Amino acid sequence: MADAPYKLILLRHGESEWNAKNLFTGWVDVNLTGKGEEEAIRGGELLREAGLLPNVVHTSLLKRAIRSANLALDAADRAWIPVHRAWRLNERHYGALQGKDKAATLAEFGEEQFMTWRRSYDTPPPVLEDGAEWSQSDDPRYAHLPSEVRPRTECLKDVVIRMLPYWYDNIVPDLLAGRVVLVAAHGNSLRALVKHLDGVSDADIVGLNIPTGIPLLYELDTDFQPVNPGGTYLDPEAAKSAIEAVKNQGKK
Ligand SMILES: O=C(O)[C@@H](CO)OP(=O)(O)O
Repeated sequence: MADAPYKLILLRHGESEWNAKNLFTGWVDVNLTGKGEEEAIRGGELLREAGLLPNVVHTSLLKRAIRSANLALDAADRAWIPVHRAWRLNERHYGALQGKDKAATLAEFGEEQFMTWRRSYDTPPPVLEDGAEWSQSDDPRYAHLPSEVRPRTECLKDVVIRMLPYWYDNIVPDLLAGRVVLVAAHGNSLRALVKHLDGVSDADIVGLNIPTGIPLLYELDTDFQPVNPGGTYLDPEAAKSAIEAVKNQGKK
């Protein structure tokens, strides 16, 4: 196997209250469910069992990722490591779909439009106007962001564009310093990172889904190319069925 000096672990937060209710979430700051807390703890136990002990953690500004990181690190006895939080790791802003029921949206707009909004690479949902219900326009955690940088909707391409500066400026330096890095984030911000790491095409990323709470290990060579393309889920069996469940959301 090629030399792989860098270890990067991706962890999507555990099930959130709005995952359980089947609502589009995006930047709405919903909490974990009890099941989600258990998933995060299990994620930490998987890290410990695999001897993968992070030296630093990067999360978003959303509590479902922050709390998942804390629970997982507690379970791995690594609650003490440095943490960095960044809006650039936030979930994709879901625009005017935030707060809407996925099944009702599918029924109202049909499969093609629904999947275009959910998974197309470059078509964002309609804009969520400032001040609307579920808008983050008055949220103090984004007060430092100039208006033109603050998303009101995003497609995955927009997420790649806003996430990559954080990858190069903040995560890569930690890897270069020899740290095992945990990134605790979201379904779509992690899809953006996986797209970059694996060089997934715009067409193929449509079919890629990331399950909640199961650590995904990337071993990277000196050019930051994965020697295990696609990464390695620490619980591959659980990942398989959980990926199907994410894929089929809305269809019930
Ligand atoms: O609602 C959301 O923000 C995301 C993640 O839960 O959903 P989806 O998988 O439909 O992009």
